[in-house]
Amino acid sequence: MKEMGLVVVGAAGRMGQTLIRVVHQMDGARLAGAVERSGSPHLGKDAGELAGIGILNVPIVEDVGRAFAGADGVLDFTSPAASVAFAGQAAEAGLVHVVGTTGIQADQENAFVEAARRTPIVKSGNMSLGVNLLAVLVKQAARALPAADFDIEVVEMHHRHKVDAPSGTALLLGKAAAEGRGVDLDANSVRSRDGHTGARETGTIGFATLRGGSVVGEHSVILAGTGERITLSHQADDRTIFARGAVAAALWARDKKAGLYSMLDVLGLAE
Ligand SMILES: NC(=O)C1=CN([C@@H]2O[C@H](COP(=O)(O)OP(=O)(O)OC[C@H]3O[C@@H](n4cnc5c(N)ncnc54)[C@H](OP(=O)(O)O)[C@@H]3O)[C@@H](O)[C@H]2O)C=CC1
Ligand SMILES: O=C(O)C1=N[C@H](C(=O)O)C[C@H](O)C1
Repeated sequence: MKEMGLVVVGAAGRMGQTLIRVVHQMDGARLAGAVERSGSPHLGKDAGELAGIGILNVPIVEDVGRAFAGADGVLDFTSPAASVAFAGQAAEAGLVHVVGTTGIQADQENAFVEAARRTPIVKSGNMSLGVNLLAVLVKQAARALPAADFDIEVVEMHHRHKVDAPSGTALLLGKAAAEGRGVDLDANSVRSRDGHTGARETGTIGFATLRGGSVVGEHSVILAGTGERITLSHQADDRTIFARGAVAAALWARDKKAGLYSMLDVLGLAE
């Protein structure tokens, strides 16, 4: 099959540059375009040169229409507002849209549902194999351990530049725990604690957020009972794991019908 032409949007970002390197390395994919926002100091630069792999003759442009023309898919790790706009543009152009952006609010989700009527979208707060396997294990553990006896807390740490909290992964893991228990996460989560909070409410799923340094991403789900505690953890050492997952998702989605898919679908881990 012909190589899949992929456009990296947010090309100058931490994930954007990692994606450019990974697309260039992986079989079955080629870099078809690179987009940055209007006013970016990186416009006009060569995407490969910016990502440290030498000239690829792919300039970073702000004209989305020009970048999407002739491409097959879009890799999008940008911001919530940008991803909402890219969803409409990718659907219009009939491109597979892989969305890794986190911090997307409930009232923005419908844009992806609508766009997914027209094109395949793979959207996940974490594109790595390890975290998606962890989510399956968390769901199993939460299903097996009674909520009356085991308290669930999700702890995450990321680099000092991260702008959203809790992380998309923490929410994904919290959702897996809630599904295991058969409850709604939003109705049962405690997103922060401060001051005289009172004793822990049975059945809630708590979140704790740490930020600092260059940490790529660390997540633990703690199931704390009386006299024993289970901790399920994942540590990301390198952003390449997310980028490889995103490219694999695009290749997987290429021949799928329009719809909103997750990495669990891509990895064959969905129940
Ligand atoms: N799902 C997953 O596996 C992973 C998800 N993420 C998520 O990906 C997102 C990006 O993370 P990261 O790379 O660290 O962040 P960065 O801030 O380094 O990169 C984001 C890039 O997107 C650019 N951008 C913003 N708006 C637009 C726009 N309208 N058009 C084109 N480009 C735009 C930014 O430009 P500028 O700086 O000029 O605003 C920046 O270059 C975050 O939401 C993060 O949580 C990260 C890693 C893994
Ligand atoms: O912003 C990041 O860096 C990351 N964001 C994602 C998240 O919010 O979970 C995935 C990964 O942990 C890195």
